[in-house]
Amino acid sequence: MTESLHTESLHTEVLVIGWGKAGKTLAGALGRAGRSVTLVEQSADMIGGTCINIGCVPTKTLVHSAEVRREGDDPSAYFRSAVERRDTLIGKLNAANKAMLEPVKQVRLVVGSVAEFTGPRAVRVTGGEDELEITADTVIINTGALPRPLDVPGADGPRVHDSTSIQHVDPLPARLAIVGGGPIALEFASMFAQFGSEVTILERGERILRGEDEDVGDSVRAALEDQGVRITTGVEATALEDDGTQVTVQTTGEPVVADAVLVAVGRVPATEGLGLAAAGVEVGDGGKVVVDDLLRASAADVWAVGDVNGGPQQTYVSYDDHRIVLSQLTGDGSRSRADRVAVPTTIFLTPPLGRVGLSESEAAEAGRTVDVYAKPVAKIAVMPRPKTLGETHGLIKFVVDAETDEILGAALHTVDAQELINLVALAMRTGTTRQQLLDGIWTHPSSTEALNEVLAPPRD
Ligand SMILES: Cc1cc2nc3c(=O)[nH]c(=O)nc-3n(C[C@H](O)[C@H](O)[C@H](O)COP(=O)(O)OP(=O)(O)OC[C@H]3O[C@@H](n4cnc5c(N)ncnc54)[C@H](O)[C@@H]3O)c2cc1C
Ligand SMILES: NC(=O)c1ccc[n+]([C@@H]2O[C@H](COP(=O)([O-])OP(=O)(O)OC[C@H]3O[C@@H](n4cnc5c(N)ncnc54)[C@H](O)[C@@H]3O)[C@@H](O)[C@H]2O)c1
Repeated sequence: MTESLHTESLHTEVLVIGWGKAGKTLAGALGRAGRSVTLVEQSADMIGGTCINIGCVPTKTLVHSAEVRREGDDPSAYFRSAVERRDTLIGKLNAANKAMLEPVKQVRLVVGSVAEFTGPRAVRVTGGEDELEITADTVIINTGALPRPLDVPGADGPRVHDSTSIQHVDPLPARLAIVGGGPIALEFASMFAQFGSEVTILERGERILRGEDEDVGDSVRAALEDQGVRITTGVEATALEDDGTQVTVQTTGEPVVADAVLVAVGRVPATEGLGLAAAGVEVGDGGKVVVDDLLRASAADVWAVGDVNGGPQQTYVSYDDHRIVLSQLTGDGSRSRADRVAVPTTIFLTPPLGRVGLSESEAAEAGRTVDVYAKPVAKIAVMPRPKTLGETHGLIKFVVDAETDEILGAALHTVDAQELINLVALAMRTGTTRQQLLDGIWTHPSSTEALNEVLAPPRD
């Protein structure tokens, strides 16, 4: 049921703050198990959380639209129709998320409010004039993360966006400057370049994708540059000056003039204003709720799940967080984040970059003796799939334990990487060797076939 805030106080067995991936999954599971659950979400627009409303799903919908744009399509009109398509899908997913929990009678939904702790396991929820005091036996904090603001003059200007507002920028900016060079910056850069914007990335580090091997970063850089993206590294934005028609990004290097600016310099755990001190919950670096490997906060019977506990900031990590807490609340408590092995990631560029395990440089730093197997996608003869799609940028790279022949890590910058990386992660978890992947029988034409060639020992 959806609760309006007329009630003045209530007690619930489980209070979930934030409708994120872990929180909603826990609310449903615990409600179905017979616990009384109250789920508080501050905004009706965010029912279902970041991923479906403003994060993964809307951005990947836009990425797809950008990828299939035809040469002759008018960029502005096409972008508007892509945004409409995005909004239609997201509206449906938002409604579906609400509908998913509404039939669970044990779950009380409180929407349109902001929750703040008033004491241990006690919160005050305010929505307009109304107030609701909630006490709980168990509290699960799942408030997510928010864009890190850029601390320079002019950052609140009318042409300056974060990853949420840029999805509705109107009109399509002819020139887009992006401050940052992480996953969000690169995904929007690739997307907007394909929508027809002239994109400039301004990254303060010496390289984009700072954690990756140089050859992997270079592969991504080359693909972006072929899309027309200008990448400037080693520069910091110092001011954003709006003259009423355009914005100039002053930097420690050359200034960049643009019609819109996207700030993508990280996301910080959403704990400000939660009053966690009143709850005895310790907050650590960058505002994250400090948790142990069972995701327990410093106060008794309080857990923190998802981005708010410091991440990694991935929807599926938040989903796995829910399993860890559920196993303590309804099971044998045996799950722990310390047991996670080979958790893959994908940055949805064109083509995407899938990553798992150690990079070559991390393996070297760890003193591992490794063999490296790598090949540019365009040169992998047994894998025609990229050619059939007309997208042959990229590099496939594996780091292999020289003694055991086990896969220690992989970087797949290629079409279908978002799928193939999961197979590699499973191989790592199960101890499948390089030789076994090399000898595998894979469908044709598929991206998996690359394993038949890239993992072969070099010919003399
Ligand atoms: C642009 C973008 C693209 C992304 N792409 C991907 C991707 O492709 N793949 C991927 O795995 N991850 C991606 N991510 C990251 C992913 O979205 C997050 O890691 C994930 O959604 C985090 O979920 P969560 O469970 O921490 O909570 P969230 O889904 O963030 O939910 C938190 C909820 O709490 C609510 N809330 C906050 N404070 C309060 C309060 N005081 N009272 C009540 N409610 C409150 C918020 O409104 C929100 O609905 C992306 C993120 C962004 C921004
Ligand atoms: N596909 C995915 O899985 C996906 C997609 C998007 C976001 N995410 C998640 O969201 C999180 C946040 O992403 P993000 O890209 O915003 O953050 P990030 O922290 O990963 O990258 C931020 C980048 O901005 C640079 N930077 C910081 N301050 C700067 C400044 N003043 N000037 C210029 N550059 C500056 C940093 O050097 C860094 O390269 C990621 O960690 C990721 O987990 C995941």
